[in-house]
Amino acid sequence: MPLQASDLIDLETYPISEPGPRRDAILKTVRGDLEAKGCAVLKGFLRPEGVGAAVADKGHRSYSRTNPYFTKDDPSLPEADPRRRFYDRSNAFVPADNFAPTGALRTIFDSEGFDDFIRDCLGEPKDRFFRYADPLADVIVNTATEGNGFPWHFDTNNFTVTLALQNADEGGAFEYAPMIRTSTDEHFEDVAEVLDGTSTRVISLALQPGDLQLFKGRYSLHRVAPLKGPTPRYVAIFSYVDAPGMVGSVERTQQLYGRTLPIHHARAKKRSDALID
Ligand SMILES: O=C(O)CCC(=O)C(=O)O
Ligand SMILES: [Fe+2]
Repeated sequence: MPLQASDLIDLETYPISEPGPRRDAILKTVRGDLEAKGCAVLKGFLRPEGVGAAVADKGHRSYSRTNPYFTKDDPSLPEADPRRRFYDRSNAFVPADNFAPTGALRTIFDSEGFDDFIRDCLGEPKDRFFRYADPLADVIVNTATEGNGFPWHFDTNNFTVTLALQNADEGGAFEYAPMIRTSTDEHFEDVAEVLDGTSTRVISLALQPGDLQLFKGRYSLHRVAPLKGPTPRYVAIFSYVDAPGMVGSVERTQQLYGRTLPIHHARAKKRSDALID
């Protein structure tokens, strides 16, 4: 018997594909949270069975150093510039081509009404909301082990939806500075304050397995805080963008997944804004 979305998602609490007052009430709360904090959480979106079925298998292990933009060092800039501040990572991604169409994660992602529900939550029109077209990154699992976690960064995709699957023994909170940059202004000084640990804008969230989170990762600087203990932290990530056909840059894809595909080279620099990455 193939996996059904209803085995995995708590559709009683979250009737994502059934129009009506209950779905409307969820949308209202999520939109209010996104407006106020750039982030919203649907607690217990997955059933415990769903969490079990979705836990990760293997990843590209990369313990490397990255800056918030996944770009190379530029020695012509001052040392304090956020583009020159590199941090160690202790996370690795299970790329999208590891997940079978009949597996738990694609069953959730492809479930009836899922994309429309997310789009409605974000209040985006149909012509500005698409699945990320990156064959390595439309759905991934972030696996983080003891160490520095996933340091401060911006996402390249416009909208990020995460599903918490397993927490570390200690640490690993999701921390973010809501809407710290805009599509036309990098706000480097505010970014530097977050990196220095002196910013008052940082919000910390402790998510539980099964929680679905929506946030605007292209504009909100965020990180997975350092973590401790032998238990890895697993989070599934679904990505959406505001233009069709978008994929990751060659540099970022190589850093995060350890390889690139011809599509990454063919579609380089196809973006609707001028942000660094
Ligand atoms: O694991 C998380 O909670 C978020 C990971 C993240 O920020 C990313 O993969 O870009
Ligand atoms: Fe991110």
